[in-house]
Amino acid sequence: MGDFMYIGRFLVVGKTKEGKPFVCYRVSSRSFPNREAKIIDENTIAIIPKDPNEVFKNPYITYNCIKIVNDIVVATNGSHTDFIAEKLAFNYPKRDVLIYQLITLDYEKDAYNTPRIGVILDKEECYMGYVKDDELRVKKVELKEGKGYYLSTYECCAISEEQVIDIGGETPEEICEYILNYKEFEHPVTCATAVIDKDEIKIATL
Ligand SMILES: NC(=O)c1ncn([C@@H]2O[C@H](COP(=O)(O)O)[C@@H](O)[C@H]2O)c1NC=O
Repeated sequence: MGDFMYIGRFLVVGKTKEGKPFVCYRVSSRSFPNREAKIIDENTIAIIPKDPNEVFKNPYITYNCIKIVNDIVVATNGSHTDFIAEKLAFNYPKRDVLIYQLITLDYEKDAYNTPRIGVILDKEECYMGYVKDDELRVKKVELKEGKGYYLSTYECCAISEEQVIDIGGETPEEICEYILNYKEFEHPVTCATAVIDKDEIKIATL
C-alpha cells in the first residue's frame, strides 16, 4: 500500500482500546463531495447531498448509512441498510440477512460496478459482507481491542486481517474525528459512528 490511496466509501469495525465495539462509516468521494451525514432520529443516520438537486443525479448517493434495531447496529454504503434493518426487526439471523440483501440488491449499476458493503454488529458478534460484480462474501469476525478492520468499495473490498488500523477514541464523536482525518485514505467527505457502550448505543456524525 502506498502512503495515500483512494478507496472510496469504507466501513471500519472494531473495538475501542477500552473494549467497546463500534462501527464507523466514512464517505470518501471524488464525484459527489458535497454531502453530509445527518442524524435523522436516535436510530438512524443518513447520507444526504447538501444540494437537493443532486439527489436525483445518481440513485446511490442518498441513503441511510446506519440503523439501530433494538441492540443491533447496521452500517452500509447504500439503500441495503434499510432492508437489512427490516429483516433484523423480524429476528432473521444476521448472517442470512446480510447474504440475502447483498445478493438481492447486488452491486451498483454505475460506471464502476461499485460494490455494496455492510456490517451487522451487536455486543456479542460482528458480520462483515460485500457484493461485487464477481464475488459475494459474508464472514463473522472477531474484533480486537484498539483495532479496526476496514472494508471499502474500491481497492480494499475484502475481509482480511491485513486490512486493519489502530483506533483512537472512545466516544462516537472521537472515532468520527479520527477516521475522517485518516489521511492515508483520500477524499474524506463525512463520517458516522455507532459505539456500543454497555447496554447503550451511542451515535455521532462529522
Ligand atoms: N455510497 C455512496 O455514498 C456513493 N457515492 C458514490 N457512489 C457511487 O460511486 C461512483 C463513483 O463515485 P466517486 O467517484 O465519488 O468514488 C458514483 O458515480 C456512484 O455511483 C456511491 N455508491 C457506493 O458506494
